[in-house]
Amino acid sequence: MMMVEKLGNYDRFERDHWRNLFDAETVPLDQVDLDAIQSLNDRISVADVKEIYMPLVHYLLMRYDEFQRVNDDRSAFLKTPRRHVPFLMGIAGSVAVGKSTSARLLALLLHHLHPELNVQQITTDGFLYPNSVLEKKGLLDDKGFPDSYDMGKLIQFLNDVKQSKPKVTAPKYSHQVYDVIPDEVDIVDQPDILIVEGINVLQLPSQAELFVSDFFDFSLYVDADPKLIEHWYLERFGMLLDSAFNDPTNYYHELATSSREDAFLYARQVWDAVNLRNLNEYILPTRNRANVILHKMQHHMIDAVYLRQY
Ligand SMILES: Nc1ncnc2c1ncn2[C@@H]1O[C@H](COP(=O)(O)OP(=O)(O)OP(=O)(O)O)[C@@H](O)[C@H]1O
Ligand SMILES: CC(C)(CO)[C@@H](O)C(=O)NCCC(=O)O
Repeated sequence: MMMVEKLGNYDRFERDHWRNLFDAETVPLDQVDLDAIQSLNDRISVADVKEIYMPLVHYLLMRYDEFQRVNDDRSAFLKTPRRHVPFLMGIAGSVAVGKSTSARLLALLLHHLHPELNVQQITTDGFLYPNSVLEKKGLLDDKGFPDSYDMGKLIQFLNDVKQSKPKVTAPKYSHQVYDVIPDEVDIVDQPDILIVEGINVLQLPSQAELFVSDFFDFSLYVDADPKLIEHWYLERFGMLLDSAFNDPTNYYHELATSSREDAFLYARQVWDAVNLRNLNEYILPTRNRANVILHKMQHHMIDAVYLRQY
């Protein structure tokens, strides 16, 4: 047991240390459950689930219990009936670093451990302005940058969820269409825990009175070397390209039918000009606001977990 390295206000725990913080023998999941989680994405290793995510979920549940106690104390002090207040967890990090995969895995594990809890998940992608609006604002090449999101709408959504309003709707984004889908919504209905995943969940827009991050009770940043993230971005681009080949309505259809070399040249340019720039200018600067940082290496293997000291 040792603290290997300190980075600013974080303690860094090597994987071997972190995995021993929670006794895997007491994990109420059998191999079948783990296989079900694994089949979500054939590259998520069972070892990662046991050694990284199980201790993480238990740490998260400790924070959740603490949150319930604070709310109990508050209503006892005010002599008012106890309200149902959803616990919000934010997951931040670069485009293509694996935020939605982590969110899905955490939601599943929480469901397995506590089936009585209503755990839901959402991405902030749907709060991007539609392409038509981005075009008018001259922001088509800045998709994902702070100004490309309707932050007012996102804050209203988070506020409604936090107030435990029933059936709160969120707009939906499609990577295939490369735009917000006008007639489809996601519904968040009085969750006990809501996992909100997006590149902007820890950002502080300059003129806002309320920040998106004000709504989060717990936050996670998924971190990796930008060169690795670029590789994952290009891998995912390859998959999008394959699925676009026979679908003329797909944004990538034209690219899919041109030469693969040209398509990847284009994707590399988009990575450099848009997503890497966004990472360096707007996403990475929010990393040190997260409660926990997961650090990934090749093949999405997590080698270290950072915990904010205060
Ligand atoms: N733990 C993991 N093991 C293996 N592959 C993973 C893992 N996490 C993510 N990936 C892969 O990396 C790519 C990016 O992951 P994902 O779509 O979850 O990223 P994201 O951060 O949510 O991206 P975006 O912000 O663009 O929506 C996907 O191709 C996904 O399959
Ligand atoms: C939708 C976002 C902004 C975030 O998930 C991202 O996946 C994206 O589309 N970025 C714009 C540049 C690109 O096409 O990758």
